[in-house]
Amino acid sequence: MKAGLALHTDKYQINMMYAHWMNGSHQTKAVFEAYFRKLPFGNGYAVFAGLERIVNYINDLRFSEEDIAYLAKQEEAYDAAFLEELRTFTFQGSIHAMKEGALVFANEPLIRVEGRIFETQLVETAILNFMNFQTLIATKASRIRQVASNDILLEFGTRRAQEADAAVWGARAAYISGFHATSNMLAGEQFGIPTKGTHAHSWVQTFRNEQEAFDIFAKVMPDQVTLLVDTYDTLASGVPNAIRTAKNLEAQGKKMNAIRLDSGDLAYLSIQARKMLDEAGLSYVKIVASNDLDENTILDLKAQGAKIDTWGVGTQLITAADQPALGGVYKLVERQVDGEMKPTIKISANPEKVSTPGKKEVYRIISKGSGKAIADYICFPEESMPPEGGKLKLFNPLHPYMRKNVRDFDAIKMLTPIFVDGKQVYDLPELQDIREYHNEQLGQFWPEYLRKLNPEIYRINLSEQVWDMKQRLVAEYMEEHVQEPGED
Ligand SMILES: Nc1ncnc2c1ncn2[C@@H]1O[C@H](COP(=O)(O)OP(=O)(O)OP(=O)(O)O)[C@@H](O)[C@H]1O
Ligand SMILES: O=P(O)(O)OC[C@H]1O[C@H](OP(=O)(O)OP(=O)(O)O)[C@H](O)[C@@H]1O
Ligand SMILES: O=C(O)c1cccnc1
Repeated sequence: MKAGLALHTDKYQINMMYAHWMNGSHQTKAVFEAYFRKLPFGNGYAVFAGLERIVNYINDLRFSEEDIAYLAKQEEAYDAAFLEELRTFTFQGSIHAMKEGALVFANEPLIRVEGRIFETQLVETAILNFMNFQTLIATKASRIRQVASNDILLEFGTRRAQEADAAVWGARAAYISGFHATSNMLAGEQFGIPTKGTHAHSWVQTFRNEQEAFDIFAKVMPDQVTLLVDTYDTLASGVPNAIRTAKNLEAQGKKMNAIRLDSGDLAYLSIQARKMLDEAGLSYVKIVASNDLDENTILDLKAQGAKIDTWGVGTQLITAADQPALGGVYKLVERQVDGEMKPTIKISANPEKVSTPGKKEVYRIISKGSGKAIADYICFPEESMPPEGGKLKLFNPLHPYMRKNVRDFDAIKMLTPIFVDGKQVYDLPELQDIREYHNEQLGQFWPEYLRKLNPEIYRINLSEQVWDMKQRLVAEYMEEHVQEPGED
């Protein structure tokens, strides 16, 4: 696959760029916001990820000669002068975004893109592609992290991932949310994620017997060795053979790391294996489990008293098997009319799909008393925050009885400038710092918002000005488009 991602976009973006260019409207300024409408997995929050890939993409956004030649062959017969314009194209707009690792919620802007319609339209597809996938996997990983408490989590998904990029960026997303290591060496090399590996059944099968296979492997990497004990019979041969290997290592002053269970009843087998290891004086030997695990099986195994220290999680995590897509969207919220920026709305018969007009900021409202988040507050950039008098009115227009006045709060601006007029102004943090930030974020929320089953719904409130604007634009649209009975 070629390296440049300029054509990693839907054809309709190129066609809209072309039509704008032909129409002379391509320099018109526009503001788009990316958000999702529904949290995945029934979770109470999502973990924002994808920004690093977006930053790389924007910085490298150029149409190569190959791209131009390919465009020239399209049935649309793009004008040569348009292709010439693309030849010198670079992104000159501005981007604000949540930081990776942030806890984010439905219907709040996660990324804001401002610039010429020409460029803001082009980048929609790739931005959503990166944000939707990585945020989904980081959120799934966070759910797994929640149930695994202090156990070690290994990401094993590459072989089942939807191709290479998903494996590598998925491993990174899992690491952001608290996984400890990945089996994917490229992710390790590219991002500095710790890597871990045991061995496959094939290792055991290539030797005359299991004992020989264990001893040879342990000889080569004594301190890291984790032996897979289920190739033949876990309790009758695998664990006893692993114990013999561990004892041989002890005689040489070395310590085996762990055994791995990969089939059967993981609760029963881990309890029995723990007993056998302890009775042999090998209480330091840990137990790793794998086999189609996810947050539900891990929680259930823990409830059954499974003696598992480390969980290897692949397919269910990397494919987000229970919800394989996050439905993030990218909507136009302002456009330039006669030199002035005007809010714009997308109307839908489904009220949840009516967009919220105008360029907006997101503030996280943190109680000074408890240090915990109370709500996210969405307002226009020109609205003063904190409001004059220090009192913030939180209201939910769909449920007017849900009003709340807050004082003594900190308002944290959640959208950070990433690009200003085409220049990157944000230093991408180290992955370790992103993990740390994610942990701090979790610490800012009461447990009821974080629980995996039926979490409390965290408040996302619009300012009165934003709500009034939305109402006004809906009313204007209705006035113009909805006919009264008897009207022509
Ligand atoms: N005690 C348990 N409670 C709940 N789920 C379990 C328990 N033990 C294992 N599981 C899970 O049940 C599923 C078992 O799947 P499956 O029947 O394919 O595995 P298996 O019997 O080990 O066979 P295979 O050898 O093909 O892996 C896996 O998702 C595994 O994680
Ligand atoms: O189950 P996952 O969460 O995806 O974790 C990765 C799985 O990949 C390996 O299995 P392999 O591909 O050899 O197939 P197997 O399930 O038949 O062992 C490993 O033994 C795990 O079972
Ligand atoms: O190292 C392992 O045990 C491993 C790696 C990838 C997939 N399954 C297991």
